[in-house]
Amino acid sequence: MKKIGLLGGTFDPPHLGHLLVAEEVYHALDLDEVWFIPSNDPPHKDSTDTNTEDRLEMTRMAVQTNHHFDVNTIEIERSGTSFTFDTVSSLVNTYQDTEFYFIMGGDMVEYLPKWHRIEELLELVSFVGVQRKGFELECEYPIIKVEIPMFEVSSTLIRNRVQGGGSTRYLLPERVETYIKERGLYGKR
Ligand SMILES: Nc1ncnc2c1ncn2[C@@H]1O[C@H](COP(=O)(O)OP(=O)(O)OP(=O)(O)O)[C@@H](O)[C@H]1O
Ligand SMILES: O=C(O)c1ccc[n+]([C@@H]2O[C@H](COP(=O)([O-])O)[C@@H](O)[C@H]2O)c1
Repeated sequence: MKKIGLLGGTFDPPHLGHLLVAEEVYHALDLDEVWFIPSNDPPHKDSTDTNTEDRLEMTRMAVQTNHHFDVNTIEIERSGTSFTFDTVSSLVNTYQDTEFYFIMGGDMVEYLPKWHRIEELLELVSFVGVQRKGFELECEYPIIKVEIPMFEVSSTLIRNRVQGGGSTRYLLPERVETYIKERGLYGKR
């Protein structure tokens, strides 16, 4: 049986917090790989700042130097609203000798009871929660809790920094930082 971690996200942009979470859970649960899954249309956000191609390209750049990380484009290819139930159902059908672990930060754990077809989703995947400042890892559903060194960077912080001309050094993979500058994403710098 292979053990694959899934880190779904908007990745607008992907930052070092995402990479840290994936790496920590990879080691803690002895996973074979972690797949980053950029959402097409995130279920609980109004819209994304950046077009899908840029988010995908930045996510590819972010994971490039880690051989046990990969990007999976299933949600972008499916188009429409990116419900995790649809994604996991499809992956479970395609990869039959694999156990999937869906990784998420504390902000997502709180919201889990409201997820689309959550009861059925729980039958297909194990949920893994990591701490995030300001959020409890308490949930009515079984969650595997993994302790990680907390690093409270968010895509929102990055977007605000870029917009305001602040530093994003040591918050982003360097290639992603350069890409944002070159493409003029998230406002002026
Ligand atoms: N610094 C972090 N520590 C722990 N988990 C994180 C961190 N940043 C993101 N995550 C988790 O990674 C997943 C994808 O997050 P997402 O792409 O929405 O990034 P974000 O930084 O939360 O974005 P935004 O600020 O735009 O809401 C979510 O489960 C989220 O909780
Ligand atoms: O399926 C749902 O109902 C659902 C509701 C909220 C979030 N998710 C997923 O959780 C992951 C993290 O969400 P986000 O928006 O913080 O990037 C991402 O893969 C979303 O598709 C899924």
